[in-house]
Amino acid sequence: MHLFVNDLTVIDFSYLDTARGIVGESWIVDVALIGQLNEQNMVLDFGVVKSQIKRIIDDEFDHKLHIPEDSSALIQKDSKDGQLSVTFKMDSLDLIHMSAPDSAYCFVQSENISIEEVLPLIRSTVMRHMPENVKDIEITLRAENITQEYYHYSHGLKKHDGNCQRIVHGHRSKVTVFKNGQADKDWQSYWQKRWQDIYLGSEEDLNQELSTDFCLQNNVLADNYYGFSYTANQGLFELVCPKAISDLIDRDSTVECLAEFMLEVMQQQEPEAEFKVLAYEGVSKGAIAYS
Ligand SMILES: Nc1nc2c(c(=O)[nH]1)N=C([C@H](O)[C@H](O)COP(=O)(O)OP(=O)(O)OP(=O)(O)O)CN2
Repeated sequence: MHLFVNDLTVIDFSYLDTARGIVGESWIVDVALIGQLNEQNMVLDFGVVKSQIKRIIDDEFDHKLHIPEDSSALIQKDSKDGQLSVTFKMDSLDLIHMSAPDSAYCFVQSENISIEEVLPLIRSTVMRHMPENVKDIEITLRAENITQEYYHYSHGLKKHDGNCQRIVHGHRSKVTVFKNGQADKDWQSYWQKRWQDIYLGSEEDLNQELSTDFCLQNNVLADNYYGFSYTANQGLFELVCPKAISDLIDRDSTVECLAEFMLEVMQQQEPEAEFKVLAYEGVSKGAIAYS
């Protein structure tokens, strides 16, 4: 017997890629359980599937930075007292450095991060928690089918009391702009290009000492890097990343703030026009700002 639950959850996360740098991604998760009926005449109560399996996936994979552990680009990994730091070298030779509590990472034994590489790890992690009558589990990961402009961004929300405080987690997000009541492809393309594989850092979190020290130690040009740091209730989060893959904004990066930021940028360029922007944060949720 197969039991299925589609759209069980969305994994919103980021991963390191030698060509793209820090990639924000959102994968929709469908599951199917294969097994015999239990004493309730169920393979597994839908309630348990939706809470327990979702929780396992959320705990182990969601809102984390996924790192391809077998990649030669991972040039440093050190752990001390629950704080882990990594340095990753991009094809461009630019470096990405993060230091954060252990829980902010997911290490995958592969040379790169893709659905094909992460899927077996999710499957085996969930399977370990299944009751005996569940003999197998099929998991499908899929990106949302988007037929318009979208971007991949990564960020951290230091004021969030949950996992969104992690300094590098991200989303693959649609963007819709209306100018004077009409969908405006030009502005949508502008945002798609500007925020393709971008780290959105807040000016308030800039830490120049962090980037200067890191750049000195690694013999790279400090002018080319931003350092961001903050302490939230899970601990200390630090990121040094190339300016070339970052966009600095003058506010937090909640989706409400991003929608307002986009509106202000467009309004400055075209003060006479009326704008409405629908900024998504991952799949099926977001914020709308309008003039
Ligand atoms: N009003 C807002 N709420 C939240 C924002 C935001 O910008 N505005 N942002 C976040 C986080 O960035 C987070 O990444 C969003 O995560 P989400 O997937 O919604 O959170 P959960 O994992 O808790 O939800 P699931 O249904 O389990 O996926 C949070 N809130």
